[in-house]
Amino acid sequence: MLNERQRAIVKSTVPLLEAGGEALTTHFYQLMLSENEAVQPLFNSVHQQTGAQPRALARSVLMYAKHIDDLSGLGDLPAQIIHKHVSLQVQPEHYPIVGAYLLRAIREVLGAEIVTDEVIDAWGAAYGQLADILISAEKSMYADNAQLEGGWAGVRRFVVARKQAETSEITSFTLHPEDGGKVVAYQAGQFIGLRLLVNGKEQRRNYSLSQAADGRSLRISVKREAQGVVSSHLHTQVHEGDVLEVFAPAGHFTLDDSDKPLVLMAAGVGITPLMAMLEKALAAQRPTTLIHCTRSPDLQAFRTQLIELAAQHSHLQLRFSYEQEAAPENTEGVQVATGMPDAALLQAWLPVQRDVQAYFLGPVGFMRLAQTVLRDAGVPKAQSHHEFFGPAQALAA
Ligand SMILES: NC(=O)C1=CN([C@@H]2O[C@H](COP(=O)(O)OP(=O)(O)OC[C@H]3O[C@@H](n4cnc5c(N)ncnc54)[C@H](O)[C@@H]3O)[C@@H](O)[C@H]2O)C=CC1
Repeated sequence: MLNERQRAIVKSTVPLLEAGGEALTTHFYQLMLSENEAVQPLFNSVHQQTGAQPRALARSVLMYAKHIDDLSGLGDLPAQIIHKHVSLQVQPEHYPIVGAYLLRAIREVLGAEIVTDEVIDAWGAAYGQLADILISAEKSMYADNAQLEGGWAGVRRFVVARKQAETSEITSFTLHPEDGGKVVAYQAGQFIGLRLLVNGKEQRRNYSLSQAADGRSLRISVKREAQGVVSSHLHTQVHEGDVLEVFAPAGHFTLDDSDKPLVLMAAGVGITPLMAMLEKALAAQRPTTLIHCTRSPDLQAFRTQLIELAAQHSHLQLRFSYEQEAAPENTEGVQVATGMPDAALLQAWLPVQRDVQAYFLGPVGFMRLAQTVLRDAGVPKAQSHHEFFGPAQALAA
């Protein structure tokens, strides 16, 4: 446990973290990923290059220091981290490695004058406390995943039963367990982890499940990213009949079980987990408005399927926006707009009723817009949900 003096020291480093946290975490990742092979597969190199991962960690470290007296102030952050860790199969032995590099980076970046032995000792204790919390929560999630019907621990082998191009950029992979057993009834909105060998190097990634649980299969829908090592590998090297190694579903961006009207707002490939939520909601006869903003109709994944679903379910309202192209003829029952979505458009597309549960996902600019629109429309904060595919970012300015 941290003592009072150690907590005070950690808090006293808040201004330093505010000013130099990103330099610190950038150095931390550079050191750790160049020297330690054991943790390399857990991190996506693109997120290092873009700085997204160091930024996310800097934000987390700063939040932790600020709330060291009362960790409830961290809100959702620990849950986000724990679910991400579980989907990538982070283990207790990874924590001392990360801890040692973090302390080394603190010393090297902030300098020996500021970072006395007492400061290192306080941060060491703070890190130890956090590690204990995460390790114990992750341990119980691993145990739960193993106990659930159709659940599993560690890696389970799945055969690619179907590989289907949704658009020129997004391909779906439907996976069946090689052992022929059941597949856990995961929650709509959750993701799985994949462990792959790409050019002889292990990589781990999570991908949202793009269909509701059916007890037999999993489906992911992957956008091929220009720099994406794993997404390119999946698109070009993985074929029907191949086997993928899968970690059990995790994630807490999940559909609530209320009967409140639902608003699903997606941009681009952000539609993937919302497809699972949509299927679940339709099965429960829940009134649903689904907004999908893409660059053009031919780059819109699940367009045909969505239109078919709307034809079958009168309580589903569809609104599509296309950034680049004039909208195609209004399909029956679907409202369509052209251009970059703005607040006025999204506002007009929300249902009149504001006591809704809203889930939004897309590129960060879209998420900022969606969050603002929902807030200004009076949707309670606790009923407005989002997540990030990669490292979390701040949405509020
Ligand atoms: N929650 C997350 O973490 C997500 C992250 N992404 C990231 O975004 C990247 C691009 O994803 P794509 O599917 O290719 O999306 P995209 O670049 O094709 O954009 C899709 C649509 O989002 C809307 N949009 C984009 N920026 C906007 C802004 N500033 N304001 C309002 N609307 C905006 C536009 O309608 C656009 O057509 C992905 O490669 C991924 O890295 C995408 C989806 C979810």
